[in-house]
Amino acid sequence: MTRPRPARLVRSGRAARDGIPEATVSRLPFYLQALTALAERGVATVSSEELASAAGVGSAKLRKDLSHLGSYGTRGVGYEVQYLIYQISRELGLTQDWKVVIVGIGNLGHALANYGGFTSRGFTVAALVDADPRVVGETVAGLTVSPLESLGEIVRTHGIQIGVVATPGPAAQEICDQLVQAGVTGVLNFAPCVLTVPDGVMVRRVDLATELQILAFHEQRRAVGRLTSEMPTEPQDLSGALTGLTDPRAELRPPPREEPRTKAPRAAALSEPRNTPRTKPATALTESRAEAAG
Ligand SMILES: NC(=O)c1ccc[n+]([C@@H]2O[C@H](COP(=O)([O-])OP(=O)(O)OC[C@H]3O[C@@H](n4cnc5c(N)ncnc54)[C@H](O)[C@@H]3O)[C@@H](O)[C@H]2O)c1
Repeated sequence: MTRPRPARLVRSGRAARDGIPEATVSRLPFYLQALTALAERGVATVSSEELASAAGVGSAKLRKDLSHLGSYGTRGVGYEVQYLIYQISRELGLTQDWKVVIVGIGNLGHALANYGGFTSRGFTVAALVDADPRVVGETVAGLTVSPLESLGEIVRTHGIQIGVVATPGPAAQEICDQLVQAGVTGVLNFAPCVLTVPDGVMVRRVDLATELQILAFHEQRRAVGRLTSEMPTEPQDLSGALTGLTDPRAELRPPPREEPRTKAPRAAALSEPRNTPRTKPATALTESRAEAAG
């Protein structure tokens, strides 16, 4: 029997209606996580400074974010932990249970299906789907993996709102289309590709490699900062201090252009340093920019 569909995932929450900035929405889960940890320790009230520090943001930003929820705390007391948990949960739509289907039950799909943290945060993994007949029928986290052909029916039968794409990249768009056609309004994409969806459907992409690249960027800037702050203040010839092996950026400079060569002897070509560095990061960066633009 087909169950009535619950509320749509996107553009129906109070956040969208009340015009809460996306950046604020993206920080709410961190506040919620910090508040939940405080509640588990029996903490009843928390100051904006404490909460901001636990969530890893500045206290002014936290106060501004929470003001969008109509939550201002009490002077000298702070915020009531349980009430703020309720307010943020309501804002994020977590006071209702969201049903999730994971498509692609390989390494990642197994890990996601077995992760207990979804349920405790209001997300129920209702179904697992894979195209490989060797995987179909397997029991993972108490669920039997269903064949791809039944994806639409599964979404409709369980009233699933969120689809998690954990297939290889080339299959991801087709899976996404099927999910949307069946009525899914939120897609969490782990595949290394950009997905196109119609209006009213939201895609979030998770890419650990991109996160690592951003960390690398900041790490590199810190290293350059350390280097420059360690420089002597006396005027002297600094040429070369930021170049060569001492400069972390040196690793990332394009290799010197090679003069056009006439046929090089094979032995000499083999002894040259390999000209490999830039290709991969450049591709990944382009990809993440395309995502940001989209
Ligand atoms: N975003 C991240 O940080 C991150 C991290 C790890 C992996 N990944 C990506 O997640 C995806 C899965 O990685 P993995 O290591 O689990 O791969 P995997 O090969 O172990 O699993 C992929 C699964 O998808 C299934 N599949 C293939 N085509 C399908 C289709 N059309 N419909 C349904 N199922 C299909 C396969 O049968 C297999 O079970 C890859 O795209 C990978 O690049 C992303």
